Amino acid sequence: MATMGQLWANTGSTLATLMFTYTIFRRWFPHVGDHLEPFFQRLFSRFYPYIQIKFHEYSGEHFKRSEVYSGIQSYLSKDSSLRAKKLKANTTKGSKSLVLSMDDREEITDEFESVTVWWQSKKVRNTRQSFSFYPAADEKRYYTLKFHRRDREVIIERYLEHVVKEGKRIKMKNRERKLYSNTPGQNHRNQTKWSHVTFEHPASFDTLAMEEEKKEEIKNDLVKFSKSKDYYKKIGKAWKRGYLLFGPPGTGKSTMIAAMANFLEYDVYDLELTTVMDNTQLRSLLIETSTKSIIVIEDIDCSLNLTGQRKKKEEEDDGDEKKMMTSEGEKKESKVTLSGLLNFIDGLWSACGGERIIVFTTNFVDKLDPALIRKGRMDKHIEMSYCGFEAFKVLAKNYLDVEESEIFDEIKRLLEVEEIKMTPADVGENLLPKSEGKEGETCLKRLVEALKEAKEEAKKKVEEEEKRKKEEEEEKKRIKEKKAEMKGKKDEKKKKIEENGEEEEH
Ligand SMILES: Nc1ncnc2c1ncn2[C@@H]1O[C@H](COP(=O)(O)OP(=O)(O)OP(=O)(O)O)[C@@H](O)[C@H]1O
Ligand SMILES: [Mg+2]
Repeated sequence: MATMGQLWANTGSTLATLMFTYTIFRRWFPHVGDHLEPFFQRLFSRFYPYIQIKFHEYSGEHFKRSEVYSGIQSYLSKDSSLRAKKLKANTTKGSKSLVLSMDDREEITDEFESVTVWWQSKKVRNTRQSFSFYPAADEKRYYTLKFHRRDREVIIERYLEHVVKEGKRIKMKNRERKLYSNTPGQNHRNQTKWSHVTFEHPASFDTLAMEEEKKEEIKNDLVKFSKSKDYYKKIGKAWKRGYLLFGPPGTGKSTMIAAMANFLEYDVYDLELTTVMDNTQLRSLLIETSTKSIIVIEDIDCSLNLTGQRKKKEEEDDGDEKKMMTSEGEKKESKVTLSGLLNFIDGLWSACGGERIIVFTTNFVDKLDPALIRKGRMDKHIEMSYCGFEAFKVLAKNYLDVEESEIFDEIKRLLEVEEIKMTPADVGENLLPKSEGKEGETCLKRLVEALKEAKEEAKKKVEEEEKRKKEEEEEKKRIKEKKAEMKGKKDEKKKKIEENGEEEEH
């Protein structure tokens, strides 16, 4: 493919002659020159039919790096690393890997819809003397894009959009993902703020112990959501999706969230509602969240009085749960309300762009207010349950690298026929080799023992429960009898008093 340099070589001499003639002509016939300018322009463009667009690194007043420039840089990085001869390697803030870009004055070609374009990276020295905090401020960098004028339409209407979009996608993919959590601030109002660390949870759908079918369903749902920007726009809905994960402790709700974030390459915002003072603070926190993120509210039932009327009584009992810790260690009541949260999910939420997933987790789904979890708010309800045989097989493969064993039959029987309930967390704990080089069989046998013990314990619990219920019923019966006895005595006394009264009257 011809480079821009080669094309120049071909047309260079013709252009030089043209320019020379034009300059001489203008000098000798300045008046005629004005009239002939358009003609020369046309002639010039006949020999040089290329259009050039410049994209500066810094544009505007605030020394803000142009997003288009960095988008182009990311876009070109994938081709540059393969095609350019001179490359620059940078570590960009927030990027998980080295960013390779073409060096100054390098040129690469790109093709789009059978159209060829030429990209060049250039820099010019800043001649103006000015004070700057930036070490490289005396240099201005820019990209130039050249293309044939007959391709103007394709480039302006589609190619540039494609470059920016693709560049953003590559940048997103390369970026270091973050786990944000809200902590009480140090200012007088104790406004809670997001702080972040790098998100490096190793969980994935492959390591998640769950039935394959269920996993596939969730994965499909997530993929469909992430690709539905246009669809959500078409139906006039905010591009967000709510997930409710419920199940006993240790069944993998938090692990599932990490797997979802890794799968979609989203950031995670772990929202601790008890440190949020009121609905206004909640709103500003949520508005600050970025696109392509999962906002998590764990144990929603404990976080707030979100369970509506039905929780009135418990609320009085465990009011402490809703108290928030301020930076001075003093306890204050969090005023975030169910309606505040619902309003945000429904209304304001829609105003702050798209591609956000909100996840609630709870151990007690029955306790939640139906308004909170109705479809449209929490679109998908996922039950995380005790370990089944299929889930066990995933854990055995992860923890022990064992895919088949005679002991599997026994474990299958215990889990499926005997219906022993053990969480994946406990199964994992039993499968974990306790010392270096311990064989898988030993760990599997330990699990069998643990399952049998769990069965005994469950049996004991049932018996104890039955005993407790029986005692409770007997106690109730005793109280009832006693009440009846007392009432009988009272009635008798009353009767006697009445009889005595009557006698006195006579
Ligand atoms: N389904 C699962 N697949 C793989 N590992 C699991 C699964 N469930 C639990 N685990 C393991 O058990 C540990 C605890 O799980 P996790 O924190 O996800 O449970 P949880 O349901 O969020 O519990 P809680 O209700 O107490 O928050 C994890 O570190 C993980 O290793
Ligand atoms: Mg959890």
